[in-house]
Amino acid sequence: MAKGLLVIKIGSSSLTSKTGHLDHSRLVHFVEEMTHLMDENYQVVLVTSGAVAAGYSSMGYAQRPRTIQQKQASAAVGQSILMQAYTEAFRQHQYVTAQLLVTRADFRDATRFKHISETLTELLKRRVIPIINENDTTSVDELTFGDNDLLSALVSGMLHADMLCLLTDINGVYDQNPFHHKHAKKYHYIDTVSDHLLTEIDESVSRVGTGGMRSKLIAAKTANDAGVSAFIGTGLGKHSFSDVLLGKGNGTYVGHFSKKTMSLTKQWILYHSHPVGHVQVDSGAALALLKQNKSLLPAGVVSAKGPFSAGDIIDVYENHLLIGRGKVSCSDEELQTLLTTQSKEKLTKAIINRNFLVTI
Ligand SMILES: Nc1ncnc2c1ncn2[C@@H]1O[C@H](COP(=O)(O)OP(=O)(O)O)[C@@H](O)[C@H]1O
Ligand SMILES: N[C@@H](CCC(=O)OP(=O)(O)O)C(=O)O
Repeated sequence: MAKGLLVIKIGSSSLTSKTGHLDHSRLVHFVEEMTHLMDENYQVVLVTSGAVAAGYSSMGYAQRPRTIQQKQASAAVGQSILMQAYTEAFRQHQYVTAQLLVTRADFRDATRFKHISETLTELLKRRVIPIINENDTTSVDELTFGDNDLLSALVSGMLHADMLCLLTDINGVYDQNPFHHKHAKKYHYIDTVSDHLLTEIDESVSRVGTGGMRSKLIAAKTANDAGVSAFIGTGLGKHSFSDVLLGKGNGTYVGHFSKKTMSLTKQWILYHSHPVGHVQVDSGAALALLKQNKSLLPAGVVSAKGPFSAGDIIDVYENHLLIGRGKVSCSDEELQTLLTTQSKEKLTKAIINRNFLVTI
């Protein structure tokens, strides 16, 4: 039985040298740290950026490209360089690797989402190290993760991981960007990622990164919401990964591990589905959903906005405030009929069953 499952995300800034090339010694360090954990019977999933960073100089660009086409072409060159380097480094420790290139669209499709989860589970069972990156060449601007912070958080939730480690070029979260403000103060532990904290952290990024610290905090919050604790730091130094697990990591811990995990179905509904309509509910129904974990009955519905069909995902509002999202069991027309009659079904038929309802 494995001791625990860690999802480790390594950002471009951790893998590139000052000249913009892939820094092999860094990559080998991270691989060694991961193999220590594997030797100690932990399971590891790696989410790694670095394809664009590893590819752009081979394409002849003087600096990290800016247009989508240039980035996609650089990623196509860099991804194989990156993967080859990881595969070789892990092979030195007798570990086998697997490459998964995914897009946001893969997560939006419930069947593909399930296949990703099942593939990862099988790889972990065989002690293969899954190495995940966004499939940059097929991702489109409106439907992209952009950086891998959120992708790694969603993977950590999907696998009910024990911890998400977001590795970057800075040893934690500061109240201001420490590269621009020398008196910036570090947070060693953040219990909850509040909206206030998110507005405090600016969106500045490293030379090669994309999301900056704000995107890492949003990712940490997403992991926390799914019951996974998070750590943000550099992961540099011998035994740094073991130190992170011992609570001695040089970085910022965010949230704590919770045994209360969210089912895969609910994660898909909350993070990836595309709601097509909504219902407004009264305060009694809102209370039943939010506090008593009940299913939604027609009796609590004030109005419905379609069109939607049975099996679609819809949002639930109380007083115009979003309180939930779920899979509806009837069409908007059927619901309208239920609302205008006094049938028994009005009090008994769950229009969103609680197993397919996520409250927000
Ligand atoms: N409050 C902050 N604390 C720490 N780093 C910050 C903060 N605000 C912005 N940053 C920036 O976040 C960068 C790391 O994010 P990013 O560039 O996306 O790296 P990665 O490629 O590792 O994902 C740091 O280099 C730093 O410039
Ligand atoms: N998928 C891209 C990630 C882009 C990126 O910069 O991400 P990150 O370093 O996580 O901010 C790549 O491999 O280059």
